[in-house]
Amino acid sequence: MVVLSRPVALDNHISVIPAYKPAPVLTSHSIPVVDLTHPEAKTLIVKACEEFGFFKVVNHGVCPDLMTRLEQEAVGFFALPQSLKNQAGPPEPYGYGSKRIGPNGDVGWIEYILLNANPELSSPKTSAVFSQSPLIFREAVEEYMKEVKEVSCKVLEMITEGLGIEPRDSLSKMVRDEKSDSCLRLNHYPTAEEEAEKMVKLGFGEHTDPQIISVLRSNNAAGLQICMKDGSWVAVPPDHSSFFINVGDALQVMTNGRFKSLKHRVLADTRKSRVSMIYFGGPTLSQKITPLPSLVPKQEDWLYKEFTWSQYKSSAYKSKLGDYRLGLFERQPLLTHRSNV
Ligand SMILES: C=C1C[C@]23C[C@@]1(O)CC[C@H]2[C@@]12CC[C@H](O)[C@@](C)(C(=O)O1)[C@H]2[C@@H]3C(=O)O
Ligand SMILES: O=C(O)CCC(=O)C(=O)O
Ligand SMILES: [Fe+2]
Repeated sequence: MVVLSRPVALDNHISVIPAYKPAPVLTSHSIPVVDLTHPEAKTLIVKACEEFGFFKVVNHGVCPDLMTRLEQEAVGFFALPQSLKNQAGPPEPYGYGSKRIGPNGDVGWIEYILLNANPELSSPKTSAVFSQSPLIFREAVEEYMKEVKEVSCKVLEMITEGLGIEPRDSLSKMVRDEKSDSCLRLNHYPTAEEEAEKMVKLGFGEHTDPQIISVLRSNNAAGLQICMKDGSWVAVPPDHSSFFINVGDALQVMTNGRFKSLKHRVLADTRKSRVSMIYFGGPTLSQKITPLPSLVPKQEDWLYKEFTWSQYKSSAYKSKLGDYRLGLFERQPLLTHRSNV
């Protein structure tokens, strides 16, 4: 049964956010777990990307204190009075947002901050995010992005090595580029203030991530779910010391569909607040997104038309969260000519 309710803690707008029955919980061994220091890590990552498009990473080398520091700063921001938080919004697309996700009518039981990784592309709204604790919060964001970008690049290099692609930085160089269009998202799924609101609600609707790779870290509150090939949803047990990696749409294209960007969503249990931080590693705006020529040398085998990241991004921002965005860029492989012999 779907219970309809309205959020009271997020802002003053009235909207309907559906409540859900929890999905079956996956046992932790069902999700691939990769120890980044394991000699076979690259093979395990390729297998996980082919089978799931999602895996958990341990022994990643990022200092737990840094993760906790950023989480605390984010919690501090979200605890500010609504009027102060609103000074950093609405998101266009960067800045503070509450309940509305993207520009096309998607809503969820969520408030968030979206930041561009490139300080040159920061808007005045970004400064408003940091206005209450300028040095500490900004420093935590910058240090965290630097570290997590390294994790993304390490994973991307393991992918190219595992796939036998030369050079090994074919993918990581796109994220390492100083003009790379990467971003960091800090999400807060608050607790409900009223007893009647204490239920499971849609926090972040189903979607795939558009970029190359996403690196997600959350506190120990559950909520993230992934969609299996048979369409069933399974809950991912939270683990505040690990990262969860998602294949993005751009990586699906660059591997010509060998890796799939995985649909995921967040069902927020409003009895415990969830805080997550996700780094989205993207290419530069002018980067051409095509299957990697060393993986798929013949253009006639390409399943996607060539497009730039900028084209993909603008088309994504015209779509709803749950839309299949790659559909516009698919191409039919040429049928081989059959002679009448
Ligand atoms: C509805 C939207 C929000 C989003 C941009 C979009 O038009 C479709 C994709 C959404 C998403 C999902 C992953 C990331 O959270 C995000 C920042 C992104 O790059 O694509 C969001 C966008 C957003 O919230 O602005
Ligand atoms: O908050 C989460 O745990 C995941 C959110 C998400 O999928 C996103 O921001 O793209
Ligand atoms: Fe996502």
